[in-house]
Amino acid sequence: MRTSIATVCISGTLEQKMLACAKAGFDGIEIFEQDLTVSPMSPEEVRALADRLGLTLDLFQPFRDFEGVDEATLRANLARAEAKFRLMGQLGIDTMLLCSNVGTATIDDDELFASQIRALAKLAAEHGVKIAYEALAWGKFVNTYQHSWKIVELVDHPNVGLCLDSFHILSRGDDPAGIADIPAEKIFFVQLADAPVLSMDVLSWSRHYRVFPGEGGFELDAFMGHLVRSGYDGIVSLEIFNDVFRQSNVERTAVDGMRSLIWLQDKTAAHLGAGALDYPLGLAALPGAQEPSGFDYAEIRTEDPEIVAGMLAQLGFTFRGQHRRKPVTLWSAGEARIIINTQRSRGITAEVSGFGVQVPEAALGTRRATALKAPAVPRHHTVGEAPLHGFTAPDATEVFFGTTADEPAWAAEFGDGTTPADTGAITGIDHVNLAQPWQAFDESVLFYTSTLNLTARPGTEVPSPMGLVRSQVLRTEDGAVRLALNIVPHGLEDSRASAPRYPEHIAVHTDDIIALARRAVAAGMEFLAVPNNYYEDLAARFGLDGETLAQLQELNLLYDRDEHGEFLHFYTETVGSMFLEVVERRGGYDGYGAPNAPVRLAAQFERNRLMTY
Ligand SMILES: O=C(O)c1ccc(O)c(O)c1
Ligand SMILES: [Mg+2]
Repeated sequence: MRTSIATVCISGTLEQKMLACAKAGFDGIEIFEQDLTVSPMSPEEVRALADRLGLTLDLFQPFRDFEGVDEATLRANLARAEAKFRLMGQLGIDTMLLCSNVGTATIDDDELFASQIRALAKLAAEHGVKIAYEALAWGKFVNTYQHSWKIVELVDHPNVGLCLDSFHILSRGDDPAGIADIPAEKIFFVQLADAPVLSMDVLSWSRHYRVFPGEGGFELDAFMGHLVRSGYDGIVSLEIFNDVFRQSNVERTAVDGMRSLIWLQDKTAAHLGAGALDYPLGLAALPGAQEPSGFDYAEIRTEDPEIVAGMLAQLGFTFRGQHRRKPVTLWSAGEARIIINTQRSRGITAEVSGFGVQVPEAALGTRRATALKAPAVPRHHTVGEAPLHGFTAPDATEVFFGTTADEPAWAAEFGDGTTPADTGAITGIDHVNLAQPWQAFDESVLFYTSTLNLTARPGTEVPSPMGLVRSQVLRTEDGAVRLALNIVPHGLEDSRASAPRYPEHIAVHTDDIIALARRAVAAGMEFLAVPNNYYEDLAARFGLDGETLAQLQELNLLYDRDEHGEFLHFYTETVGSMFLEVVERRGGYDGYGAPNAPVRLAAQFERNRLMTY
């Protein structure tokens, strides 16, 4: 599949954008006119640079407010178009995007729209230009792809076809199934955008909140499926208007975009099933997706291993010993394995530095991640040691694939290699919670879902003293692997040594949190203190009996309940930027105690003074 991206998606000058798109691996770009207008490069220089970079210039856009106008306006519009056709000749671009009229149209008449666009087509043909007509979702008279297709049929000119933009179609809730029936040769261009599901006016939604495929709530694999079935074999481009992307690192955003198209091709192939790769579009499939069966381990990096070790011991973890060769130790409890790593830890009090997931074939997991442009983590292993397969996520977390097993092979490299009797309290790792800088949140959602084959659940927002914390869970269907991403509010994202990193945590589950909490307290552990007001509210909301309530309060336990079951949990104190959570899920409770998150964030804020304005 030939890939392209509109220059409007990313930050920087036109030259920086072109360099970044080429480096990320796009075949071509759409020139957004504004980017050219403000550029010191002449059209010929842009063309030469594109040639040098191996980029095709696929589309010139947008040309606005053309059809449905009176005679005098039409003449002016044709003159305006001709100037752009000449410019396109200098650039060497053969396709222009025509947006349906949103402003100047005064006459609602399909025949008139068609005859005026036919006049444009004749002029375009003289300049060797093709027109791709796009229905903007807020077009004055033409605002659905079905309507724009009707106009294109009426125009009936070889130089006029459609531009299909997933945002305009899906934002309105239109059924994209009809795309499969449009003759492929009349689809001149395809633009893709995803978006979070929001209820707001469609123009503001489009101009500010578009995201790359896989980062929002649209079913783009189904959309692509219809396109594939039409027989389309042209360019598939990204057109994302997003306030954050336009102020983020240009190269990184370009890679994020490229990853989204790699991922979407694979998703579409899976959606279509057998024969998907034989269609003319030429979808590229990735090395096989594997459902992780559980966490292999979680890793804490620290220059002060004693503090972390103390916490683990208080929670009932067993010390399994030091690695034969590396300054790392292994602690385990049930299926939960935590590695304390002191390598490269200078200046790091404690942080969640990585985790592993188990898949049937670890090497295949890495191959897929590499194809998704995840940078590999170099890890030496010597004879007799298990090979390690890993990559670094955009947030610098190191992620490794292990092979599905009760006890991973690498665990034998610690201590005397034996598996001690289990204390029985903790059963496994429940979830890992990672903080994401505000400008990298969408990128991380796509990165982790695509590389680990997780599903993104709808996001939530949690109020905290530092701001509204956006949160999203990525997980396997069965919940064996759950990753929670929390956005780091503005002002906290920088990692200056003097500023604490925003806290991240590892949550483990148990079948008896009351007993575990009592033992931990007896062992000297202090939990994050929960205010009295919380328990008053709990009593009011759930009608808990006095004894249960007193027990929760005594142990600083948090509580939630829904139609499926109950959830009890507590948090340790924060060390550096890391803390631990213990959870007990009763019945079919499948959430994370979201109503309690503001209590936790406020308590940590009180305790740690994360930020002072
Ligand atoms: O928001 C706009 O005006 C606009 C312009 C060009 C496009 O291709 C589009 O989808 C939207
Ligand atoms: Mg568009």
